[in-house]
Amino acid sequence: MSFFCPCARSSPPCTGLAERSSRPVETKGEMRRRLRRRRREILPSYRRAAERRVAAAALAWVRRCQARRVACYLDADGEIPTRGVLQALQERGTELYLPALGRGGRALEFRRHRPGGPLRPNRYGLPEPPPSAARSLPPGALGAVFLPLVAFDAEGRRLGMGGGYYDATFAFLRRWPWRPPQLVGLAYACQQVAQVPGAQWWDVPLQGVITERGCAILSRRSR
Ligand SMILES: Nc1nc2c(c(=O)[nH]1)N(C=O)[C@@H](CNc1ccc(C(=O)N[C@@H](CCC(=O)O)C(=O)O)cc1)CN2
Ligand SMILES: Nc1ncnc2c1ncn2[C@@H]1O[C@H](COP(=O)(O)OP(=O)(O)OP(=O)(O)O)[C@@H](O)[C@H]1O
Repeated sequence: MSFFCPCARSSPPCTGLAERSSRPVETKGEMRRRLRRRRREILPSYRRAAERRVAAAALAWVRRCQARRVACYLDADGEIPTRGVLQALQERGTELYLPALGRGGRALEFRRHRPGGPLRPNRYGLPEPPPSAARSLPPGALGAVFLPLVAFDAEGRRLGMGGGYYDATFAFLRRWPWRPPQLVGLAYACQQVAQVPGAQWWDVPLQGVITERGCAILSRRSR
């Protein structure tokens, strides 16, 4: 796979490497817009190669932490494709769960997913298993969760789409960081930034981020 810039038209050109802090200070909103655009501009051939690499690394992660119940997400908006991850885990016999917006509040529900199982669009138009069709599991019963993200940094900080869903769902890990599940972001290498701006008390750090280049961050807990 080429290690040249995966972004077709990004300006300034994307090096695919973590940015240095020389970039002017951005707000969360500005960084979100810029990196969502960059994500969408990645070429299809690069996406396919990245999908295969990320699937292999995600499978290796799940084997290492021996998680039997794993949550992932269905990619949208230029996110790194997750079909390969879901297929690899399915073949291993892992119980798979997908996030769904709960009825009240921000906490996500994790509903059992099987290939070809029913999906309905949520309020953002993202497909999720309907409540009637799938068993859901409390977040603490999962062994590992693969999360979508817009940007990440080497400290394991994550910038998401801005709903605060994952931070609210895994708020208990701020108090008990050694408890399951392990939180692992999936992203393109070019989504790494020098620093995610605007750290907040509710942020829950990631143990790792898997990119097409390997593990970009790895906390002591997950080694
Ligand atoms: N694929 C995927 N699934 C996911 C997430 C995600 O980031 N990616 N989420 C991660 O938490 C949750 C959904 N969170 C989301 C938060 C904001 C928007 C969004 O598109 N907001 C619009 C404007 C809002 C609106 O239409 O009302 C936008 O930013 O333009 C989408 C999903 C659960 N499922
Ligand atoms: N544990 C929490 N308790 C209360 N509010 C929270 C909590 N976590 C997040 N929020 C709220 O969610 C909002 C969005 O948070 P943030 O900008 O960090 O989202 P995000 O992590 O980018 O989004 P997502 O996880 O959905 O991808 C914040 O303004 C905050 O009010």
